Amino acid sequence: MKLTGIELVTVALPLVAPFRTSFGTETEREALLLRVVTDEGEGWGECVAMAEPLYSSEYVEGCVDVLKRFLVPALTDVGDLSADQVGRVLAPVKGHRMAKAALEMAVLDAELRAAGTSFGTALGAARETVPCGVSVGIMDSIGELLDAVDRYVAEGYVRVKLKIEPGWDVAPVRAVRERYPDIPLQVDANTAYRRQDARHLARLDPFDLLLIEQPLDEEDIVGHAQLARVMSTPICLDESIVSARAAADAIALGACSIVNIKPGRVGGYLESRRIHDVCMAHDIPVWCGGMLETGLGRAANVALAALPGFTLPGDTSASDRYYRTDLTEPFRMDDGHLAVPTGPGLGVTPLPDVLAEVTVRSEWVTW
Ligand SMILES: CSCC[C@@H](NC(=O)CCC(=O)O)C(=O)O
Ligand SMILES: [Mg+2]
Repeated sequence: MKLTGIELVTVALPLVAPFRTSFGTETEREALLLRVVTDEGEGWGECVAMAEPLYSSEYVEGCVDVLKRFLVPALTDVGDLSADQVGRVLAPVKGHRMAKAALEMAVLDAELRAAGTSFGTALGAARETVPCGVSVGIMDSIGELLDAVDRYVAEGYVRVKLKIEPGWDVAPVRAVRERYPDIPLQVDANTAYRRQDARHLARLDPFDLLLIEQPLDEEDIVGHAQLARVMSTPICLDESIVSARAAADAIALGACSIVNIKPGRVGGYLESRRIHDVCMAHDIPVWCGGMLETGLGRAANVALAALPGFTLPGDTSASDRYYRTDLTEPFRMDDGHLAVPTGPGLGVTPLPDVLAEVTVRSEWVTW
């Protein structure tokens, strides 16, 4: 394929409700979309970086800059491009995995649309639907939390994930577990704790959690291995797992027994599949994380979540978990599951009217 043009489109979608984590509160999702034009057709990519560098070091405007100045020029030097070359061509640029992932996703989408192949088929999906977990933010009161969990359970979500932070952990988890003694339940700290909190975190063990996600700093692999020896709740890593090599190392060091795979965090869907393969080889279950994606990223995540090693429900929620109006045809849950798109490429495209409404700025990258 030959790249003939790339459009960087920054969009802003209001959230249906504020989403609070240990690192801040989101009320709208600013996201960067990539539309690549090739001699064989178009493709879409979604960059999952937040507006501010609080989940990781990347942020929307930084991604725009690194794409314009370094990543797109590197790619346009390649005459006949295929998606499986993108990672290697972009490797000389250090880091910037979310920006790279978006570019690879757009090239992969264009390639697969031209071939009439779906993301699910290309990645190796083994299922036609995937179970839906839901991520529940930190709330102002336990009553408010229970009302939210009641709504999500009534909607059919099969797994509940609670955001926690120091001062909001044992009590909310106890309240939800008492209300729902049997529901699959897990927590996510987004690195909010320190090694000296180990004994406090072990107070979560009686609640039969599926896992505790990223309790410590993303660079504290040894700390997670030490915590795993103190807690009976399985440790799951998110922010720490930036590549298949990082996954293999964390597993070898005993730092995690479950992995949250997020394609943007690891540099793309092809690296995600490599992490899936590494984890399967070590009998480590994986699940698909979320970054409040629009329907574009959600489509690709649902396809990824259908691979055989994704044995735990992911943060693959319905569109209306976050958006009153999604950028694409909305993903609607059916009996707690989402259908894996079957159309060519992502199987979805932005709805022109919605795209026009939510576009904050767009620019063509020329070369
Ligand atoms: C704004 S929080 C984004 C990162 C967070 N993501 C979620 O909690 C799930 C978000 C979603 O449902 O897309 C995580 O650390 O796992
Ligand atoms: Mg997480």
